[in-house]
Amino acid sequence: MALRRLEREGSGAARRGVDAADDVLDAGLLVECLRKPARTSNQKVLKTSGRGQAQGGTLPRTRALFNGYVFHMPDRVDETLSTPPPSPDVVIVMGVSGSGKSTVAKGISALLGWEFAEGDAFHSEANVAKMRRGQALTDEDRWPWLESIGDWISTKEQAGESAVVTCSALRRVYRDLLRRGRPHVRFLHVEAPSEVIQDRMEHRPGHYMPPSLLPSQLATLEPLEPDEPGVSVTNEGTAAEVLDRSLHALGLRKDPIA
Ligand SMILES: Nc1ncnc2c1ncn2[C@@H]1O[C@H](COP(=O)(O)OP(=O)(O)O)[C@@H](O)[C@H]1O
Ligand SMILES: O=C(O)[C@H](O)[C@@H](O)[C@H](O)[C@H](O)COP(=O)(O)O
Repeated sequence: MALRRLEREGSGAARRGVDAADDVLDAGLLVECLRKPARTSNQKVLKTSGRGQAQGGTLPRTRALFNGYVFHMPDRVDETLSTPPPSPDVVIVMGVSGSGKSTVAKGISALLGWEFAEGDAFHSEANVAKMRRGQALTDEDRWPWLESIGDWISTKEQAGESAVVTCSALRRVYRDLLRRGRPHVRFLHVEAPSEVIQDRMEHRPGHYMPPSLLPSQLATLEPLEPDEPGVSVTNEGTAAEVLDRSLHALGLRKDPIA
């Protein structure tokens, strides 16, 4: 649906028929945001590259335009945030493969200037080869991967830098490992109906993860429990809408939804 909307708007991404997270994000944000004039300018932001590593740069209008846009959408957020965000703030964007983690995380990084890491990049070659073959990972496959992501988070916490990282973090024990000794970590669970995820995985170009692994991902998923720090959002609507919803759920965007 996002692409149909982009086609109407004549987006370059849609014209090329590209459905990569970057393109949906960039085009979706800009198309949506261009409908409302910017209120501010010259805000320093970071631009994410293809594999998601943050690169310094000034994109004065992206953040300003986003900030200036008022969305009209139902509020589907589980509002559990009662205290100000921690500082530094480390958000792990979790959820099954194809749920939209990377798209949301890159948006958070671009808008807030936080460093972004793609959890997939921490997998061993053996893990990637296994998933590519259509075999689900086991706990044993995942422990070293989770430790690597945890190490990356520790460097951010120790430097006092806020950051956002994707990691499916499907089970409670995985999340407990990620949080242990890392007091600034909290989770953003991105959820979507399985048929929506299936469709997006089938049309996502250039990714090793086969849609056939979605059922095992869903079977392994243990949603956030009440005593875990985090919020859940629904990945419905455009990438820009989901990003806006996520920022609100995390308490990172204070201005009201009109
Ligand atoms: N809100 C959205 N609308 C349309 N397509 C989306 C949306 N969010 C993500 N996508 C697309 O769905 C696919 C999966 O999203 P991605 O962010 O890669 O998920 P994950 O990181 O959880 O595997 C990608 O092709 C992405 O461009
Ligand atoms: O624990 C796992 O089984 C994997 O980490 C898996 O959850 C992850 O989702 C894949 O690496 C695919 O990557 P995407 O989540 O980016 O599709």
